[in-house]
Amino acid sequence: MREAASASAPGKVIIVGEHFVVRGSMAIVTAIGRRLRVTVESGGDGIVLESSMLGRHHAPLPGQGTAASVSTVLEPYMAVLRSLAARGYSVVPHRILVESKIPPRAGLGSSAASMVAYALAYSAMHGDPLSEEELYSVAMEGERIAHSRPSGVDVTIAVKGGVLAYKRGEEPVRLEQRLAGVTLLIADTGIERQTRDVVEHVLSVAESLGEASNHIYTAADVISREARGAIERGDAERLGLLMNAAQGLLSALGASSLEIETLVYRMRRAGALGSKLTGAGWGGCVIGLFREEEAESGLRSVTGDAAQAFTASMAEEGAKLETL
Ligand SMILES: Nc1ncnc2c1ncn2[C@@H]1O[C@H](COP(=O)(O)OP(=O)(O)OP(=O)(O)O)[C@@H](O)[C@H]1O
Ligand SMILES: C[C@@](O)(CCO)CC(=O)[O-]
Ligand SMILES: [Mg+2]
Repeated sequence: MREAASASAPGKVIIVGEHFVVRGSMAIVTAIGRRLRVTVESGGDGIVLESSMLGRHHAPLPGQGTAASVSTVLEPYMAVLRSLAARGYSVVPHRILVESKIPPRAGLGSSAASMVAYALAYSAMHGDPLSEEELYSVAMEGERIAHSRPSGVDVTIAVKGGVLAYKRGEEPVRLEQRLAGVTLLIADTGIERQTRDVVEHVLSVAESLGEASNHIYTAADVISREARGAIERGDAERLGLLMNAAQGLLSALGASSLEIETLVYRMRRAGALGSKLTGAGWGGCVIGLFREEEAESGLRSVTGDAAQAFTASMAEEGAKLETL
């Protein structure tokens, strides 16, 4: 076993399909050029997590202390560790060092990226890095703690990277990204929320709507299928129109908020081809698809309302081992 190992995974933006993907509709998702890196070092007392964004957390090794002594931040990591132990990886005292460029609780997949990077680094420290399929299964154990009924889209994109058409329970399809002369703008409302809370709310609204929600989910699936075609044809105008329609459906199911709608309309007024929330909603991030020549005005349009705003590259590579 090595003293330490390091791995990273990308954040993500769901272009269309969030929430609907939980109940089997298609989602279109891209990895973005913001990464989270985990370095695992053997030794020490129990498990110590040190995160530049979430602080320092300690827990005894699984089975050595009381369950009550595990913080909510460490819980997903313990679930991943139990899954690794079940696959024959020995559980040893270790430190988990997390450096991240992905704002947490913001819809950019920080939970999935951290679970994937941790599982890959820990397995590599034992000299036997997980395969893509194993990495997905192990990281999902942590995602099940962070989300409620996770569809798997966040973990899949963190593992595989690129731009994917994703449907629960099916092999994801890697898309050729032919959009040219456009930029993805991301604006963070600065309002943190737990994905699991929003997922449960949206599912309850859908249930309350009854038959109407069936049509909403069907429309969402059609939008995702058409968005896939638009990306593969490089039709940015069509993609923007579909993003706007998707935002309306998400709002109908209770995923939006005043802060989100403010950023959505600021972007549209600044020339966005399309704008919508990304991830769970209720806060978190809003994305806008801009022609490159209008991206600057887009950035300016949200400065007063966003906690932070930045452009992001698409089709970033997936999880990978890093040199120490
Ligand atoms: N920067 C980080 N450092 C350490 N652990 C992290 C970090 N970001 C996420 N995690 C792990 O993932 C868990 C869930 O993170 P977070 O609350 O951001 O997920 P989320 O609600 O699914 O939001 P998101 O849409 O960003 O995935 C955290 O409790 C922690 O265990
Ligand atoms: C809201 C959701 O669709 C995406 C969260 O990034 C939840 C999930 O698919 O697990
Ligand atoms: Mg998450």
